[in-house]
Amino acid sequence: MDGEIFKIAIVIVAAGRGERAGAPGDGPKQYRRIGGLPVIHHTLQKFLTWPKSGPIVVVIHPEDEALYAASTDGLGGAENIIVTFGGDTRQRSVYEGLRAIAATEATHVMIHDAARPFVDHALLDRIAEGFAAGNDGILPAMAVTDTLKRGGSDGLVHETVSRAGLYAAQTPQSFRLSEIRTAHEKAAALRHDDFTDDASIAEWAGLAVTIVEGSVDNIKLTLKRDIDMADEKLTQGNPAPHYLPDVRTGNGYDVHQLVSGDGVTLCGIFIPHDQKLSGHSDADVALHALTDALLATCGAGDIGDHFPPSDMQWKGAASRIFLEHAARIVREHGGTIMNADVSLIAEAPKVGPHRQEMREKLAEILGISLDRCSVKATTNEKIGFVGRGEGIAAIATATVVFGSVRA
Ligand SMILES: Nc1ccn([C@@H]2O[C@H](COP(=O)(O)OP(=O)(O)OP(=O)(O)O)[C@@H](O)[C@H]2O)c(=O)n1
Ligand SMILES: C[C@](O)(CO)[C@H](O)COP(=O)(O)O
Repeated sequence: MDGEIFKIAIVIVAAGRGERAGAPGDGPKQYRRIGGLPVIHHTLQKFLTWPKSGPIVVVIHPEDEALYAASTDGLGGAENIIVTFGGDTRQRSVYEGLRAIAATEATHVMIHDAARPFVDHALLDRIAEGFAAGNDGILPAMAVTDTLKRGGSDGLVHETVSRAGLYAAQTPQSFRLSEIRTAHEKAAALRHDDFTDDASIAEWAGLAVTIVEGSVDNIKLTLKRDIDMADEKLTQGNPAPHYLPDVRTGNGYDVHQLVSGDGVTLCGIFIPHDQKLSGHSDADVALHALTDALLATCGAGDIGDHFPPSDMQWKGAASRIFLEHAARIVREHGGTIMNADVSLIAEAPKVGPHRQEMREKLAEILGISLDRCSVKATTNEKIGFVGRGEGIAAIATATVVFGSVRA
């Protein structure tokens, strides 16, 4: 590279959905907390503190803006990061990241997975040395150490594959910017969109890619157990935690009047009855109370603030819309819904036969497991307006974990 002054841009792709790690229920893995901080916070910190980092672009999903903002809270230098939106594959997200750095003076680029928070400066230095030595394409990788087998759909081992010359690819995969951008543009133009990493696009485009030794710690958090292990690794040997779990509880209450009709909707389940609940929407008191409980966990107001009764578009609306909205707000604030509990207070109809179906409906709407959803019912012992059959009331409690807070 003969004295060339090079400037290394960083593209961090963080627009994936993390399905293999349990999303949507647990949220995208790059925003899950390890050692008390979001995965992406750790990843960004590594690059923000690396002296040779040039402009940094983070590629996020359009739905994750609030999650991203919360994750960079307190991260020095984060205000200089360029944020752009990704696509529905990693390849498209990288392409968007490369477009976003086009306007900078970068000569080279490191493309890194947000989901690899254990990247270290020694590895970044090895890559920078590779650039200085004149290599335009560099892949950090680890030689495969396990014996490899090819299995068949019959569940049997068919053969042992030689591991000689085989490597497990890591990131940041690093290139001369103009070359990898041209390769990505060519692949996009030809709709060749099934590359799982950038080195394979470079190979396909005929670029030379040199292997440098990766780092054994630089694993990609792919499955839920990877995230649990990463958290363990960061908190181990630290029995007096620096962080306390940020567990928040919200409650909600609602009541609707019973008038003559043909049935009531409770927890999203229609129960035939000689009365109906009167209200602007479908008057599902249970989902309304639970919506308020969820909103309360992140100080996001109440159902009336988000869905004013004066707004005609909510007339007759299915109340699951309100609950889905509240769950989305909670997740945008970085919350994970741990538990939803509803108590219905009604003289009639009988709720017991429908409780299981109601729990299943809550689990489905909230995207959490059934054992985290509870529905209970009681009469009001014929006392008061509920006891006289004039209305149905619901009380709900939601528990949400927002990671942890500094002790
Ligand atoms: N459309 C996509 C897909 C992935 N990524 C990012 O690419 C990295 C590696 O991808 P992977 O581990 O496959 O992440 P996900 O696609 O989120 O995971 P899954 O396939 O389990 O849904 C992650 O940092 C991820 O956020 C991205 O920016 N845009
Ligand atoms: C880019 C990568 O992390 C290198 O190992 C990997 O190719 C991502 O691919 P995945 O199949 O989505 O895990």
